Amino acid sequence: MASSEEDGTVEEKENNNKKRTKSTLATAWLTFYNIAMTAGWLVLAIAMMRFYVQKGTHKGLYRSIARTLKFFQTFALVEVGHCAIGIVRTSVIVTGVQVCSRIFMVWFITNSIRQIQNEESVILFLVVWTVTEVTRYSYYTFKLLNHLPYFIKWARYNFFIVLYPLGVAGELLTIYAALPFVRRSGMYSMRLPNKYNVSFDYYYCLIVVMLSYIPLFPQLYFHMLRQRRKVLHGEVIVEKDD
Ligand SMILES: CCCCCCCCCCCCC[C@@H](O)CC(=O)SCCNC(=O)CCNC(=O)[C@H](O)C(C)(C)COP(=O)(O)OP(=O)(O)OC[C@H]1O[C@@H](n2cnc3c(N)ncnc32)[C@H](O)[C@@H]1OP(=O)(O)O
Repeated sequence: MASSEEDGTVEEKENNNKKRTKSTLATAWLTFYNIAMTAGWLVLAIAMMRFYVQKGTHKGLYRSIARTLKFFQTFALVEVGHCAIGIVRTSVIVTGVQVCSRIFMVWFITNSIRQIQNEESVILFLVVWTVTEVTRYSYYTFKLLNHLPYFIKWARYNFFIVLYPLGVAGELLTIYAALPFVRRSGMYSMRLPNKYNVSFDYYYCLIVVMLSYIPLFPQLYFHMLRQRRKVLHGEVIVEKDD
């Protein structure tokens, strides 16, 4: 009896040690990840400002930063993994929608259709994303290091009120500008007859994506408003499970 109690205590201790090692590893990884992402988005911010100051135009700006943007925005996919394995307390669905819609904008719209890369709407969403991400990743970094300046916390939970609608406007206007080129070129589309007997029209797919902002964007926006009330005003919010 005594020995089984002792076993229990040893087991508990081992479990606690394992949990502590896991959480130390997770914190170390998240700190590295957030520092790297803050640096990446800062590099993008500086590159965009330098381009504009040197050339005096936004034309060619996307091309000049495309590689860095694709790298850092695509790398954000690991955030969905963070939620899935439970090292951050965020919904997989909310994060998944946010990250996938950005990756879609980068790879399947802006990068694929050269003719729209100089649209003002592209610059709009690029500037909005950059301000958002520099703020967001520096917030997570300082928080993990237990040295969070109030200004960063305030910015993280206030900037989005204006930046989210602006970002969405930039994204929707860019997809809208892409529609004629997609229709004319028939890109990413499959017409019948073909050996798979499948038909797919990217033009209509883009219209569906645009329409899907109507139900999805308010959910992300209200999620952030709830986070804001929780973090800035200390409200206790009962979250529903995914
Ligand atoms: C395949 C085709 C798809 C097509 C879909 C089309 C539909 C698209 C509709 C969607 C429109 C999106 C448009 C969008 O792209 C436009 C913009 O982004 S504009 C820019 C403005 N945007 C924003 O400000 C929002 C940015 N995004 C986010 O903040 C997050 O992605 C979001 C998931 C929305 C919310 O974040 P979260 O729930 O994580 O909130 P918190 O930051 O408060 O974090 C909660 C807790 O988790 C901890 N955490 C999270 N991440 C980390 C991390 N990396 N490192 C450390 N800790 C982390 C955080 O500290 C919190 O912990 P605690 O509760 O202890 O405080």
